[in-house]
Amino acid sequence: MIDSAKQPAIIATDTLYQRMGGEEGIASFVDSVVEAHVMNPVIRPRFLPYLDSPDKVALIKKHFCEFLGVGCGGPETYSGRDMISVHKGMNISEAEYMAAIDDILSVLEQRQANELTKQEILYMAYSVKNQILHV
Ligand code: HEM
Repeated sequence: MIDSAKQPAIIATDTLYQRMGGEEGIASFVDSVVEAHVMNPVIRPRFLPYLDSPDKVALIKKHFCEFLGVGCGGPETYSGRDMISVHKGMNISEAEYMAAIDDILSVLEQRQANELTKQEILYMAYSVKNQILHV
C-alpha cells in the first residue's frame, strides 16, 4: 500500500507545446508576432503589401501556426511550402533576419515566457536561418 503523503513530489515538466499554450496560445502568439513585424520599420515593407489581402494574411498565419505547432511537438501538420521556396527571391538580409528574431523575443518576453521556452523558440528560428537568408 503506497502512502501518498510520503511520495516525493513529481516534477511536472510541461512540453514546449504546453508552455506555448497549445493551439490557442500559438495562434495568439502568431497574431502578436505578425503585428510586431508590421510595426517594425526594418521589415515592415516586406509585410505591408499583404495587408490589402486579408485572405492571404489568414493563410500565411495558418501556415505559421502549423509550422510552430509542429516545431513545438504538437499534433499539427505543416501544409505550407518549405522555407527555401517561401523566402526564395526575397534576398532577406542579416538585419531583416535579426529584426524578425527581435520581434519573436519581444513577444515571448511580453508573455513572460520562461528561459527554456525562449531558448527553444529562438533555436527553432535559428535552425532555419540558412534557408531564409539571401536565398
Ligand atoms: C526567423 C525565421 C523565419 C521563419 C521560421 C519563417 C517562416 C515562415 C513561414 C512558415 C511562412 C508561411 C509559409 C507559407 O505560407 O507557405 C513564411 C512566410 C513569409 N515570410 Fe518568413 N520566416 C522567417 C523569417 C522571415 C524574414 C526575416 C522575413 C522578411 C523580413 C520573412 C518574410 C516572409 C514573407 C514576406 C512571407 C509570406 C510569403 C508569401 O506567402 O508570399 N520571413 N515565413
